[in-house]
Amino acid sequence: MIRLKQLEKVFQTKTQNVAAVQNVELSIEEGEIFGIIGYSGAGKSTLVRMLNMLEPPTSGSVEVSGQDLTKLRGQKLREARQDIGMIFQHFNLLWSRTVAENIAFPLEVAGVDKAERETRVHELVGLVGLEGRESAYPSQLSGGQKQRVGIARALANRPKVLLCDEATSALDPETTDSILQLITNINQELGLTVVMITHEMHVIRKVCHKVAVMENGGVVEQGPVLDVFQRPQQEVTKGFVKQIAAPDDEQAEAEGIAPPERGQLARLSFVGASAGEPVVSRLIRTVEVDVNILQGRLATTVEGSYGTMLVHIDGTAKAVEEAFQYLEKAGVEAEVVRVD
Ligand SMILES: Nc1ncnc2c1ncn2[C@@H]1O[C@H](COP(=O)(O)OP(=O)(O)OP(=O)(O)O)[C@@H](O)[C@H]1O
Repeated sequence: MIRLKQLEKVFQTKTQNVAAVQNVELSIEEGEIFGIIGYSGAGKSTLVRMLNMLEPPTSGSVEVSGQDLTKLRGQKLREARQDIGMIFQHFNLLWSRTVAENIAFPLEVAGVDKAERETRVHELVGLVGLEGRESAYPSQLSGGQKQRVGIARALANRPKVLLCDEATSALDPETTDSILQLITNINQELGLTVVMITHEMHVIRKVCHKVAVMENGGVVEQGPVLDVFQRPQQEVTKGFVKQIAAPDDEQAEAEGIAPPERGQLARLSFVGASAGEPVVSRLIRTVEVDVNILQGRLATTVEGSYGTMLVHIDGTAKAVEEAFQYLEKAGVEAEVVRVD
């Protein structure tokens, strides 16, 4: 659906050249919610703005539905852009226009006649749950309602792709959840491909199927959300993952725990199906060990759950060995933790 090849953006300022995006290779499949996460200055906004040519790339290509947008000009580019809707952190609404008039705006630009515009606006108002607020002005709306207008406006011309640039960063946690839920519903109902730029890991966790991590203008890691969460490779990714499930400091986790007289301390990592199963209770019924849970965290993503648990597996050396074998067969990663 979207293919980025060797994508680069260099900004030339008076004093220096800033490589905001460097050598990005990315594939986003149709119907996917794809998250791009990174700290401030990583290049996320520049990258997403190149997906609809709001920012022309310095080099590389941006293919959307088989068309290289970097090769299009004038009318052809405007038409291709109609397939790509966008929403923004600060909504970018027209303050002198009502909700209905804001939503109608892209339809006017596209030359849709009045009767058709009214029907479409009515549909969109229903889709984003703003019935009864059609005549309100943006200043009379809450942040969540403003973003609903932004979403309806972005969807007016029935795009195939929705770009979300920090779309929930200005909202409180509850409103964030309701907007994320709306985006998920739209993705499922309309089969829309969604690209979400964020610096918040819980946004990725709650809605995204895949994630790419950006640092210094490049994509340093990417893959299915569960894989990246469970086995982060880069330090920056580990930092993001810790925001939601892992302990602040792996060592601190085991601090204050005395070395067991018998058995082993183990860190169990659950992912996908194993996270939803009573593996530990089955283990103690199957193998001659006791399992004492010392710490545990579990997080849920759209693709399943994952988490870690620090346990003391108590038993004879042979039984503990069997317990590790049992866990491996059950699809749970078990790693011995040493405390001195
Ligand atoms: N128009 C511009 N001119 C010069 N430098 C720019 C311009 N736009 C962005 N940059 C620089 O490019 C780099 C990436 O910026 P970008 O806004 O894409 O990052 P970001 O990850 O979206 O961060 P933030 O969330 O803070 O916007 C930064 O160093 C920024 O200063």
